[in-house]
Amino acid sequence: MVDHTGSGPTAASVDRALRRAASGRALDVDEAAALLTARGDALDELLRVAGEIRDAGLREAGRPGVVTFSKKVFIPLTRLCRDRCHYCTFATVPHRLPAAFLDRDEVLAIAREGAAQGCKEALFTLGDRPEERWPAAREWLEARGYDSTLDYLRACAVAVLEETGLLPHLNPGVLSWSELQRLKPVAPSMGMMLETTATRLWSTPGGPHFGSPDKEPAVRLRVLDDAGRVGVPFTTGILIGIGETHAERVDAIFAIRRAQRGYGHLQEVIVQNFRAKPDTAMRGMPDAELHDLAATVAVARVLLGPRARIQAPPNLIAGEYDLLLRAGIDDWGGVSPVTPDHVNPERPWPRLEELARHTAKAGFTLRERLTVYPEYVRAGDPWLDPRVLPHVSALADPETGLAVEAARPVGRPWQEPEEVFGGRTDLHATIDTTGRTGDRRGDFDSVYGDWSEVAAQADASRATGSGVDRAGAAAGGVDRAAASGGDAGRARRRPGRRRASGTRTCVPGCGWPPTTRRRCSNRATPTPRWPCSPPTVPRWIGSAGSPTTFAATSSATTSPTWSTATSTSATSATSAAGSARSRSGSGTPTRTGSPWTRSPTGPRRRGRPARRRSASRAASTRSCRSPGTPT
Ligand SMILES: O=c1nc2n(C[C@H](O)[C@H](O)[C@H](O)CO)c3cc(O)ccc3cc-2c(=O)[nH]1
Ligand SMILES: C[C@H]1O[C@@H](n2cnc3c(N)ncnc32)[C@H](O)[C@@H]1O
Ligand code: MET
Ligand code: SF4
Repeated sequence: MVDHTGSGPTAASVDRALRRAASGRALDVDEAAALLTARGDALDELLRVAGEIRDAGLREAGRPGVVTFSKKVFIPLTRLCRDRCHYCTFATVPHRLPAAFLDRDEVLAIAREGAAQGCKEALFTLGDRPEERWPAAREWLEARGYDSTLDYLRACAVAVLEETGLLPHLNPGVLSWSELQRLKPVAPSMGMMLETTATRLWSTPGGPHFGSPDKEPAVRLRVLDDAGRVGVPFTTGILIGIGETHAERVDAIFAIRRAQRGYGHLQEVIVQNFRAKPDTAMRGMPDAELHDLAATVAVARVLLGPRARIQAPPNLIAGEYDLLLRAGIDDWGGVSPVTPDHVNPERPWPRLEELARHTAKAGFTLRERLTVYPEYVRAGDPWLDPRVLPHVSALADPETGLAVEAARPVGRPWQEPEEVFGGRTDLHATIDTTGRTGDRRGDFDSVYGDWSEVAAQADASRATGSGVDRAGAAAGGVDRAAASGGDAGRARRRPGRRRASGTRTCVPGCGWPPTTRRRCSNRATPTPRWPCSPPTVPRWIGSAGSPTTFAATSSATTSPTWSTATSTSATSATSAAGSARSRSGSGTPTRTGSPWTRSPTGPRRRGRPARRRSASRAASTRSCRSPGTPT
């Protein structure tokens, strides 16, 4: 185990972990935590290894040596929040604000100014569900006919698309499955920082997340999974230096890797360093140290592999561009020539010329990307809803998926789906005739995620005999079982899982999978509109979401050539996960459930009425779901 006595890992254990990382071996929690302490020559070596993995990934992605950023405006839709994160100065109280929310015209004015200056992203960052704490927020929304902050956010995103053509990136905190569904058509990407998986930092009085219901790690981990199931290109990340141990930090990276392997939707991982602010409870805590940040970026790179896109915000790094580039980032995130970083307003963005210069000095080319990463742009369906696709296509280079830098966004119509009572009327043809020409969909092997990951999880939970233990599995301790993919909760939502557990049925009793393509027949179901099919588990096929396992070539023991094409030797797999996989033979569970050709999201739901109901956080547990969904 990681030493918590204060003495820390020994130099020998750091060297050993470094050698394993350099030769492409799997790292466990202890080894990764040891690497976080690397300094001096050991840190240099860690950065070298991480840098090589990043470089291999960029080569494979077809953009060798390219580091990206997104030209954006920051729209702080509301600074009221029901949470109380003790490092945050973004959240404030109503009497310090001119109004509870920016109104639509203010939002559009910011977006228009951005469009005029060549920005292509509108980053909506806001407090979580302020109406649940602040009467001022409730009244503001009520007076304008909105049910919730998220309803208003959706309306503003539509306005930005229609009036300016900027692409919304939504960062409103915790979202339920149905809220993700409802927001997907209005934004090509969304995000939520995982922050940490250390539950004690949330449950202990005085902890940075004490009093913040939306910062419970189990809740945030569920959001990561739900975003995957809905097929949202999603940004997440960790906030370092808020009191977590090294082992806890590594645990969070493993949790991110688990979600990514399952769904392939994590388009980028931000490693953000805590900055102490006056007037916060954490003002006395030291800022996260930059070598600690660099070591964390490098460890994230080693664990997440070459296909991960890793970002460090360039305004929080005190000019250490070279250090962070050496550590293995490939993205600088959103940078704005127009608006401040409202989360860290005392830290101005570097000018773009300066960012390009520093990036070039380190040997890289700076290129603009869109808020949604190139791999998802190029894939289109099922990641991008057809209603937002024209806005994305107008700004994207179809070859690279990156931004066309010279393109200037212009507003274009955004179409609400028509109310079609009675649901789809073409099912007799599209499903009963056409859809049943094969026993399963053509991309079955990849589209629902990484089956070997499912097998590992099924094995792990069979071995422990565990039921759905959301808190245990999701928040995870720092034990190897958690790090190796023991997220039983998610496994139970996967189609293959039904075979493993055998006994579970659809929550409202509609008998999934036999009714896979029909509506839930159970009238008592609160949300009977959804087909009783397993929730979408779209997956980046063969690229962003493929298993991030890779191997060193035998000819290069000290300087391996990283290959993203293999899935055998597993630097990014823990040894426990590896053994779980091998226990399951082929690694792919047998699956014989009904074939389904449709999913409830995006393109496949065209024509279906959008759900108007404002969903509560628990909504995802109420819909008609696949068996064993944790409630
Ligand atoms: O300017 C910022 N952008 C933040 N971004 C946006 C980010 O820098 C990029 O704009 C997005 O990754 C899209 O390109 C976030 C996005 C998320 O989804 C989750 C958290 C953050 C946090 C910040 C932040 O603190 N400051
Ligand atoms: C938008 C994101 O900004 C980060 N965030 C919030 N406050 C701070 C701070 N003091 N220092 C660094 N990052 C912070 C959190 O990770 C949040 O999710
Ligand atoms: N409140 C949200 C969260 O913490 C959005 C960013 S913080 C300003 O996730
Ligand atoms: S970090 Fe986000 S959730 Fe926490 S208080 Fe600030 S705005 Fe609210």
